[in-house]
Amino acid sequence: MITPAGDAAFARWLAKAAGDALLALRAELGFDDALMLKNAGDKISHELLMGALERWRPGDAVLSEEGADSSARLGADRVWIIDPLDGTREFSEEGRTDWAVHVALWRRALARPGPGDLVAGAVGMPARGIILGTDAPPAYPPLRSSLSAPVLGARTAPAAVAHETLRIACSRSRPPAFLSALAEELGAELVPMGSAGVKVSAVVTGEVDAYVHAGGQYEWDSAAPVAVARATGLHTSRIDGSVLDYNQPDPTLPDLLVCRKDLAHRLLATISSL
Ligand SMILES: Nc1ncnc2c1ncn2[C@@H]1O[C@H](COP(=O)(O)O)[C@@H](OP(=O)(O)O)[C@H]1O
Ligand SMILES: [Mg+2]
Repeated sequence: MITPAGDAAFARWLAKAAGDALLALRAELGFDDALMLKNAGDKISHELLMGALERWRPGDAVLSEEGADSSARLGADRVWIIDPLDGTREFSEEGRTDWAVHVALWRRALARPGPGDLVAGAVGMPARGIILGTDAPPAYPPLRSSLSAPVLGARTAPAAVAHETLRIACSRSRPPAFLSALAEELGAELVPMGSAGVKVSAVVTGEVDAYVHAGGQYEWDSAAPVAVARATGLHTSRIDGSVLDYNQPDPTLPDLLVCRKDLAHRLLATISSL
């Protein structure tokens, strides 16, 4: 077996391999027993990714949703942050394609002591046949200028565009309590969908303008999607505007905002005003 040499291409390769295994599992088990399918999906994807990382990146640490956490990662220079199956619930529902495989790499800053950061990532959406990765960053989503904050002193009205209403992706099952108020304040439409990776990908492709989450999540839920969003040039932050930090002692990372850069100020200001 030949694997790509570079980390970003390797992340894509891992997401593809795990995604293929998950599709085969869905075909084999069917959807009659959702709990069994979810558990089996988490397990086979985690084991496949762990096996490949142990074999091809033996010196690296791993933080996985499905594995025991180890403090060794806090002293490591390279940590893979993986969510073997994000949107587990949707994976177990027949016909749904909003679930994903997340593979990200965090690396310590070369100049010690310095913070580390995400340096590679891939978000596979196997049921859609799509993998977004930092090895080939997607193009920046199309600007919808009438949605941007007005430019002071602008002489001309923004050009007319197809979609006038701001579209915000949110969790299907656990949307943050303040989202309805946010949508009302902005005159925005909420677009529920499964998986953090799928929601960030929807911002990347321009299907929605933003993804807002709060109330709970972990580093593995957002690491790979955020790596891809950053490589594309999008805004990524906590909902108070602060930086999303990864490979922290406590892997809880309960909220995030991913959106086009021209919308970030308006969204952050509105969230903080609620
Ligand atoms: N309030 C919360 N607390 C903990 N995790 C949450 C959460 N809301 C969403 N998540 C996690 O974020 C991921 C995306 O959620 P959603 O599809 O609802 O937007 C899911 O990951 P998993 O499917 O890997 O468990 C889900 O468990
Ligand atoms: Mg997840």
